[in-house]
Amino acid sequence: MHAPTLLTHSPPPAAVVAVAAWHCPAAPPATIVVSRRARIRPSAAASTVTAEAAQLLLRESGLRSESLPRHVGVVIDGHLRWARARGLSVSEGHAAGRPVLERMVRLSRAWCIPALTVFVCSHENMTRPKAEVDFLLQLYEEFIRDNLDEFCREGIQLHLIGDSPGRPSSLLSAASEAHEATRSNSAMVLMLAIGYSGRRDVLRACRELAAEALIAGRLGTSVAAGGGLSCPDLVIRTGGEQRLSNFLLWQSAFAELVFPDVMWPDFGEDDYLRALRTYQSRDRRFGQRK
Ligand SMILES: CC(C)=CCC/C(C)=C/CC/C(C)=C/COP(=O)(O)OP(=O)(O)O
Repeated sequence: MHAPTLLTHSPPPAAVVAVAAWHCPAAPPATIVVSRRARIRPSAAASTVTAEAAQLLLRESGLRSESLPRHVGVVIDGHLRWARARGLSVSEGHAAGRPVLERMVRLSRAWCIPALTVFVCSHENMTRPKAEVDFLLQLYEEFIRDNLDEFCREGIQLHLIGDSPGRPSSLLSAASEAHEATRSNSAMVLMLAIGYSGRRDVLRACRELAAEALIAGRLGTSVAAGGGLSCPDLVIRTGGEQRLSNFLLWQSAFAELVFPDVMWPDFGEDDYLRALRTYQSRDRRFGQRK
């Protein structure tokens, strides 16, 4: 995997737009398109996404910074159907999903969305054929290791949630090392739910605490992020199904749900933007009268 680098926006020269992008040192890309209208060129200097840069990108994307979701959850569904439709293997389907997630992380960071929780694999998914499970877990172990430098540079704090037995120790160590290395980062939280079950999360929290009022503070997303992570405002599920499938049950109680009709490997910037615009068009009432 290529090492990450940061790119600087130009023009306008006054606005420093820094976005993360993969960069092969041997053959640096001439231009990276993060925003269709923003021309991004590589810079040797490492920098982070500035508030000014984010404002510019958001304006160009027609998003309002003051009402962006503070936490996005995403169920990355549809790899298998995507692969079948192309005569590809299951592994090829999963592999095609990884760069899509990397792009979503970068876009979220560039747009200053403070938290992204990704349902990579459920507790139930762990009973799928061993070769498939092994491949997927290895893929996301590499995702963590390969992206660690970028997470550090971009101020992204990484967490792993889930408690399925059978997750390999190499994945757990990669996640724990990445967590240690990024724990003081504060620009964005990236939470990977691997071997995660919403019900097991609630049960564990209940076991740990008898008092219901304290449950929210004991759930995986909250515990892993030191209690500071809000519930997701927006949950996106690709792949055509319209359900949560045991993802963040408690935390999604008032989340806006969006179901783009695409398989995860086809999920692009436009789909993410559409989901965010849909979110911004929703009337959130939290059970209150208008
Ligand atoms: C080999 C392996 C571990 C595969 C993981 C599959 C995968 C990439 C899932 C990502 C999205 C996800 C957790 C969907 C859960 O729905 P669901 O489709 O499991 O639930 P449903 O049956 O309710 O739709």
